[in-house]
Amino acid sequence: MIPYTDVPLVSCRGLQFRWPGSDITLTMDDFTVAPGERMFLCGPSGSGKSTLLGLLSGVLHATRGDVTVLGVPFSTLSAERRDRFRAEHLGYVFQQFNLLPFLSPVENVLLGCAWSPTRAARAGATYPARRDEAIRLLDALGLMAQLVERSRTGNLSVGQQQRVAVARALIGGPGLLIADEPTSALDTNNRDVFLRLLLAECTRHGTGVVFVSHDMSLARHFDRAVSLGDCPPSQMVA
Ligand SMILES: Nc1ncnc2c1ncn2[C@@H]1O[C@H](COP(=O)(O)OP(=O)(O)OP(=O)(O)O)[C@@H](O)[C@H]1O
Repeated sequence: MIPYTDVPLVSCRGLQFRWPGSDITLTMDDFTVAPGERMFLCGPSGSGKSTLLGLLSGVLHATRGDVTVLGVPFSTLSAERRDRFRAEHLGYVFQQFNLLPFLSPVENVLLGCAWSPTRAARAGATYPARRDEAIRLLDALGLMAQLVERSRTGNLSVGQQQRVAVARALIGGPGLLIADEPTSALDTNNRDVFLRLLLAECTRHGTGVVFVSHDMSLARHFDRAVSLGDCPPSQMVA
């Protein structure tokens, strides 16, 4: 198991990516996320935030340079090992959640450790223990207890589904949580409360965070803010 405190979570040098057929190149000369760091990533629409998250999670491949996560350069992994590495070490909250609507919230959360023996073991030694951990996480993230086990996730509100998506990404304490605009559907008060809960759970697990949002008011919750494109630097200090 990789000790999450010993190596940078992410390190990219001379990274370039160009979508096929595009004449725009995303360039990151030096991009590092320290162990346990919480990074806020912003930038105007089209500046490449989602593309960068795709590179950090190994779904997209650099045109030049390499992405190293927890000391492992993605270029050294076969597609199968990259998938396994992602399941073991990364939690991802998608803009559209990608939950299974016909499963309960608890069943959705347990999917987060279904393909990772390490994360499953960290979540609990037995299935009932992992189920209890899924329930604890959902409760810690503010989902009402009566919704957790018997409701269909597809029937929950957008805000409730966000909590399920974050709990699924966090179960088993991955080294890095990558979140793509996960609070965009919440109002300002709920955003702050939810973010505090999310970050408290990350602290509990020693999980670092790369969090994308257009909402600059959220930057103050993070250790560091990084801009792709033209966010004013004065707004970038967390
Ligand atoms: N699948 C794709 N094929 C070709 N070009 C793409 C693809 N996805 C994104 N792009 C291009 O890459 C650039 C960056 O897009 P990306 O979605 O990463 O930006 P973003 O900062 O996440 O935008 P938003 O804030 O609107 O979600 C844009 O010019 C976009 O048109």
